[in-house]
Amino acid sequence: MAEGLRIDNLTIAFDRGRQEAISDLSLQVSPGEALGLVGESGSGKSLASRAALGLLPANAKVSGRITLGDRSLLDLSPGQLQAIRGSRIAMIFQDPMSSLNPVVRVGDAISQVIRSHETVSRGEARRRAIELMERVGIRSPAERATSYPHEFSGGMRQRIMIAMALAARPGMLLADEPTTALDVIVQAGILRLLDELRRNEGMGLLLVSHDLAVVASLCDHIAVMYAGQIVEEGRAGDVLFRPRMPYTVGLLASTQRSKSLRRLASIPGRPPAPGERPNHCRFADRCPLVTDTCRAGPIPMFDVGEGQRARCVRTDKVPSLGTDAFVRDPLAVDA
Ligand SMILES: Nc1ncnc2c1ncn2[C@@H]1O[C@H](COP(=O)(O)OP(=O)(O)OP(=O)(O)O)[C@@H](O)[C@H]1O
Repeated sequence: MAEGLRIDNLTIAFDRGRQEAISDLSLQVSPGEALGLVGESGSGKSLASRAALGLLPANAKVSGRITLGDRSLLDLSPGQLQAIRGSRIAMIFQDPMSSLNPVVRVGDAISQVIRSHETVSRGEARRRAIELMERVGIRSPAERATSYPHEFSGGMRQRIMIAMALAARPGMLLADEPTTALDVIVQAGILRLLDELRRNEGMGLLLVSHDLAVVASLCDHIAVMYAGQIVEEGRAGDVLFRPRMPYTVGLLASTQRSKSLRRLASIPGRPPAPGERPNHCRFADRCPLVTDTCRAGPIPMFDVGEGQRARCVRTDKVPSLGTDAFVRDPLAVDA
């Protein structure tokens, strides 16, 4: 039975609270819904999704609330968290080796996940493990099930990890760049599988990615993160085709090829690191629409209609802001 995931006012800081990596983040993923969490490297996407699994670095100072159904995840003991991981909530990590045991044959690893959550015979668990390996695109899965992780390529290991994450039929799946290491054909197969599980079995999906094309293909809602905050959210079509926060426009521009320049656009400058973030709009120094108001104090999220919200005081000016405003040669990086 799938349960919704809800994060309310999550703040995560390091260095005794001096370095705030995530500030006051709230989001929600209902059963059967796919939310894409996008943003540049370091914006806090991975940290937010790992927090939802109770996997926080020991030196992190955390406040806020994370609930799965009616359970408050930040209040669960390690044993209670372990009991819900896999079946209620599971995660596909960026680095496959981090969750594969090098001395366990991959078929056994997948079977163990199944048997730790369901009472099924060894034979039945094995049959399902092989079926899952096939579904994630591993050829001759019955033979490959007896191999060890190091006998697979990086892309194959990623697929095995995806099979493991899906083995206990999780109600909520957190996927952190799940297909980045895969070629486009395999990637398409995995994305179709995730989409099928969500539509047919009501699995909720939080997809963390910097790849807007992947997010666009799978998600009905998108939240854009910048420097530890959500800066825009709404239905995927609205955020992608009618962005109302200049940063989202820049992010979209950076994924398009400029025909005349034949190179990628990039947003000039760098996002401020934790500990260097201003008390006003965090995008102000890179924004083509910046005014004094943007630097006057913290900027809240503004409703811009139809459930779309943007952390910007100039949302009315954004529609006139073409993606050309951000077209730059990435090799001529601004200091
Ligand atoms: N254990 C830690 N100690 C100190 N800072 C940390 C720790 N873990 C994460 N951070 C900081 O938290 C911020 C967010 O990191 P996070 O990995 O969530 O970013 P991200 O958006 O997922 O980036 P990427 O796409 O590269 O994974 C970074 O600035 C990082 O330096």
